[in-house]
Amino acid sequence: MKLYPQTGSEERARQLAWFATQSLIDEARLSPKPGLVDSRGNGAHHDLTLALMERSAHSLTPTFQALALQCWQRPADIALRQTVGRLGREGESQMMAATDGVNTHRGAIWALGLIVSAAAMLGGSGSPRDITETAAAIARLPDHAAPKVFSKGLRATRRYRVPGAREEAQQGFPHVMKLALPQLLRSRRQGASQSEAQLDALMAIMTSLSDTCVLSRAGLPGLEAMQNGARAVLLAGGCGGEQGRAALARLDSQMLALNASPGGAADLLAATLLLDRIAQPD
Ligand SMILES: CC(C)(COP(=O)(O)OP(=O)(O)OC[C@H]1O[C@@H](n2cnc3c(N)ncnc32)[C@H](O)[C@@H]1O)[C@@H](O)C(=O)NCCC(=O)NCCS
Ligand SMILES: Nc1ncnc2c1ncn2[C@@H]1O[C@H](COP(=O)(O)OP(=O)(O)OP(=O)(O)O)[C@@H](O)[C@H]1O
Repeated sequence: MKLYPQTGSEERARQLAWFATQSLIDEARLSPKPGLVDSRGNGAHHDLTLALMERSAHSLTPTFQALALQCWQRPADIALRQTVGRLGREGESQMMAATDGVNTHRGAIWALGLIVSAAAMLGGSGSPRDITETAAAIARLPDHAAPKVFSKGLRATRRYRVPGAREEAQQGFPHVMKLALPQLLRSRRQGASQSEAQLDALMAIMTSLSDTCVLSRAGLPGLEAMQNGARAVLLAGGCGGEQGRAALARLDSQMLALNASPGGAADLLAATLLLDRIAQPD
């Protein structure tokens, strides 16, 4: 069944897509992030640059818009799950074409794609809780058309018996809802600047995520260094203070020495920024 959104929904779909792209760009530019691409440089990555991340983010706007239009006021059912899966995979192809085959945003297409879809299902807005619960309902449905492909993430979740990107979404994005968003709001209330509050939110995610990017590149020692280092930054008062910034610099050096990059945490920060943006009044 094809649904034709009424006027107004098309405008909101365009806006949601723009919000998603902008959240990816904000995440990529935010600095200094440990191990990740930021406006200082490439972090632990040899094949990624900030310009590439930005090109990739822009290439995804049509995907986010198509997701919003197709999901507009529809319930979570198998038909919708298949549409979302197809559009997500088309988005991955567009990203690969824009980056000459470099994986810049695979995990982000998944997380932000589900959130844009869920916001559209709810008529274009909603509380972070309603949106993430709706996103989880789509993520839990089977996508029979999904090809069985090898992925580093899947291998890491099996080898270390930890949840990965799929499970994070199926559980309603607990690292966003229980850690990152509360930290973002708390740091803002305590007078941190916008980027300090966003860095604190990233740290909050990194204290507990089983990030399969880190596990694939640096194993359990890498994951432990990430979680302990992020905890140390927050315990030192967060990125708004001198001690917190010194702890952040130590964590950055450690991640670089281990060749570790918390790509999954970065995706979830972008998801946090998107939910924060959707929740703002127009
Ligand atoms: C579920 C996905 C992410 C694949 O996951 P998998 O772990 O098998 O693959 P892969 O290693 O390629 O990517 C995982 C990416 O997720 C991020 N990530 C890593 N760990 C985590 C974590 N614990 N939590 C959240 N994200 C994480 C990282 O960026 C990583 O690169 C996704 O690509 C997928 O299945 N897409 C199919 C299309 C679809 O259904 N789309 C619908 C929404 S648009
Ligand atoms: N600012 C960022 N810097 C680096 N990675 C990011 C950033 N933001 C998000 N990511 C995520 O991190 C992932 C990249 O991780 P990684 O490089 O480990 O993946 P890979 O290309 O599959 O593996 P490898 O580079 O080890 O061959 C991207 O899919 C993206 O979702």
